[in-house]
Amino acid sequence: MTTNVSIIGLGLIGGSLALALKRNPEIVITGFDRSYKSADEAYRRGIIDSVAPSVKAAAKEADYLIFAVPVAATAQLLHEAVLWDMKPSVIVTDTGSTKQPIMSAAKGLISKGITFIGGHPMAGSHKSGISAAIEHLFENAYYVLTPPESCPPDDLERLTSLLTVTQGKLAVLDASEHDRMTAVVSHFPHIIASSLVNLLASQEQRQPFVRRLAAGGFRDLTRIASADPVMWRDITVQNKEELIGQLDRWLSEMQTVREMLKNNDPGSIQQFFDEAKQFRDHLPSVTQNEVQGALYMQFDLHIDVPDHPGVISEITRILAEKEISLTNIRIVETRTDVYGILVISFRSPVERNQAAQVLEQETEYSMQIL
Ligand SMILES: NC(=O)C1=CN([C@@H]2O[C@H](COP(=O)(O)OP(=O)(O)OC[C@H]3O[C@@H](n4cnc5c(N)ncnc54)[C@H](O)[C@@H]3O)[C@@H](O)[C@H]2O)C=CC1
Ligand SMILES: O=C(O)C(=O)Cc1ccc(O)cc1
Repeated sequence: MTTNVSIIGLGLIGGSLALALKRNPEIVITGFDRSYKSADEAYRRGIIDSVAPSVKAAAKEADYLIFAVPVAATAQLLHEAVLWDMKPSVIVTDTGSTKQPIMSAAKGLISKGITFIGGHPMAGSHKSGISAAIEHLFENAYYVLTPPESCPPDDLERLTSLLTVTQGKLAVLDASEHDRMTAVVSHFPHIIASSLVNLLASQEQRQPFVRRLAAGGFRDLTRIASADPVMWRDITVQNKEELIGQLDRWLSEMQTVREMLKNNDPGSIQQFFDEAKQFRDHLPSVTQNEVQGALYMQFDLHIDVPDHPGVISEITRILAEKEISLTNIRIVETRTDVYGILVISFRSPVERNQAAQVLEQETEYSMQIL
């Protein structure tokens, strides 16, 4: 027996979901993207089984219809879907980073008797597009579902069971609770990351050298500012009330920091850093076999390398030959003429472990997974 899954939007998330769902041999995936190039690449790479000629055609045959497009487009398509011809038993879901506006946009569809269950796989990257899609993206990450009150329990069970192959940790949440929490851990940090980068850009006009000093901590803190601006524009617009609340709390926190600096009391400055460190150090950690509650996931491999320029190209060449993609590469410590520590980040523990294995076979360097 085959199950038809149609995915609208074949980018990072739609493509990764298709790859994960194909672990189930009974699933046949139809894809549609408004960019023919993306749909064609998804088909040629075997990520989807066929390309639908239109969004309506994709919806018509679907047992499960998944929207993996930016959240404003999802809301628009959900409004239009009221007029589409679909199987009465279809389950419609999405992958959007906001949930309340999406649940509101689905009201028309729900009142027509079609099941809609909001979804948000809380794993991703600052990269976008089908070329960044990977099968393991959702493993061990929370995958939030926001069913409406009227949702038949059997349908929630059916969707949960479909998504089990992603190996995500499925969790049911209320849509407004979801939006409040993601504002804190994801959407607001994105605004801060982008403002830090904009601050650097304006400083650069006065001190052109400053960009060269933007290493380590600045890069770690601002990686997400490289994500797609259209996707983040839509998320910000849809979650603006929560974001304004967060911004008010942040401004008041910054005011406290300002007072602290003016008072010039080393004790309270240390306490400020100490409280943050204690809390940060006790956040659920990412370990080799288990990821608990990690929203921004990165899996690092630390390699002791001699401090000469050819090393990075040697390592990236070996990984490229094995088609293992990395998300970040940096030297965290260099002591001239001794060893530096090269930190390479991967999107999943599986890729990180594969990388460690090939590099152990093909180089003499010692490495650790921390
Ligand atoms: N990027 C991330 O890390 C995560 C993103 N999400 C959510 O998943 C959704 C998709 O995000 P990504 O895959 O990262 O974006 P993406 O930019 O990689 O892919 C989106 C795809 O949708 C297509 N598209 C846009 N409008 C369309 C329309 N009206 N009809 C058909 N196709 C259309 C684009 O051509 C593109 O191929 C967004 O709602 C985002 O909020 C959720 C979790 C993580
Ligand atoms: O780690 C990153 O780059 C992310 O920011 C991932 C991400 C982006 C959007 C989401 O809704 C959930 C996760």
